[in-house]
Amino acid sequence: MSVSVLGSGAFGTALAISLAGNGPVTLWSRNPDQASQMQQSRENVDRLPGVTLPANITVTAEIEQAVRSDVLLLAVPMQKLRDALNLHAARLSGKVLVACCKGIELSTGLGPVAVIRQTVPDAQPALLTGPSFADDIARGLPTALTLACADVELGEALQQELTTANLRLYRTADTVGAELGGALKNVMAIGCGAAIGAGLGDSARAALITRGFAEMQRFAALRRAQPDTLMGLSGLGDLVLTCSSELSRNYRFGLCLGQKKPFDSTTTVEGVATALAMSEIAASEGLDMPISATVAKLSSGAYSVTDAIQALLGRPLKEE
Ligand SMILES: NC(=O)C1=CN([C@@H]2O[C@H](COP(=O)(O)OP(=O)(O)OC[C@H]3O[C@@H](n4cnc5c(N)ncnc54)[C@H](O)[C@@H]3O)[C@@H](O)[C@H]2O)C=CC1
Ligand SMILES: O=C(CO)COP(=O)(O)O
Repeated sequence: MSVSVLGSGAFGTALAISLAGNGPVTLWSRNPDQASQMQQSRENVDRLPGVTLPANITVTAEIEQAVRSDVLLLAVPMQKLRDALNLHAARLSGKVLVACCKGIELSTGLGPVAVIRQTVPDAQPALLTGPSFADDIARGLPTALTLACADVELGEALQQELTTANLRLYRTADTVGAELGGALKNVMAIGCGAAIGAGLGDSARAALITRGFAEMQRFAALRRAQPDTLMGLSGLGDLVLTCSSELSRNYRFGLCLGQKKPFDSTTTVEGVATALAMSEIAASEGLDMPISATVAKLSSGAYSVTDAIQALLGRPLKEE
């Protein structure tokens, strides 16, 4: 199977670099200037400075060239996925589309696989998710990810095709559980960053990770995900990574909130929209999601860190 990556940000570039170890890869950028600059300099100076693109990556802004591949990896932010798919829907018809984004669409409450199904109904959707920083993948460090595909046969083929020397792929048919794990952990990472930034300590962070995970499981049950999926790489694995590393943009965004420092608004922070989406859905379904609701208010500026602490600690006591 030939492979293209659509989206030449940090993650798309890192995946292309790793996959280039298996064979030629096409990396598509929506920006012609960026594409020709990357094609010539063999570097993504904005997102992965200092990492050289292997010779068998072709960077292009021509969508026709990119969609010639059998498998297309979609490495764009969650809130941009629908626009990107709608724009190229006719060309993507019948293709294997592997979403690599983590989030819940704010306007619909849907995850990436459902957005693919709506926008390109005859595509074959799958999802690649799990604990992985673009920088680690691009530098060839070992990483384990989850490949989720409802079609078991296609999932097995994709697992073989997208496993590389440094990317070990595990497989699941539970796309709902896999996409919720990746989406919701970002919300908890913002909360953990804010707690550490505000000087609340590691014990507070451990409480947020644990009670945050309980919220993730509750939300996943509402969406009929398999409970085991949340225990795997795409859930617990990514939660632990993102809540504990300053390489995470969601965590760093939280740190800045906690420290009352400004944050670069051009940085992709998926947890902000997802916190809002998640807490709106939870409120309408009567689901108790206090950390997500608090992170949504903190991220939008409606809460200070002091408000957030009061909101969480002031709730009635309950059974664990
Ligand atoms: N950076 C990382 O370490 C990881 C990122 N991810 C996920 O990958 C997704 C993308 O993140 P990054 O690559 O890190 O973000 P990024 O901000 O580095 O890159 C996003 C890319 O998407 C492109 N883009 C935005 N809107 C577009 C549109 N409408 N059509 C086509 N392209 C569009 C941008 O031009 C940019 O090249 C996110 O959902 C993120 O959660 C997942 C695992 C690791
Ligand atoms: O998803 C990631 C790690 O698995 C990347 O996290 P950030 O988007 O917070 O940088």
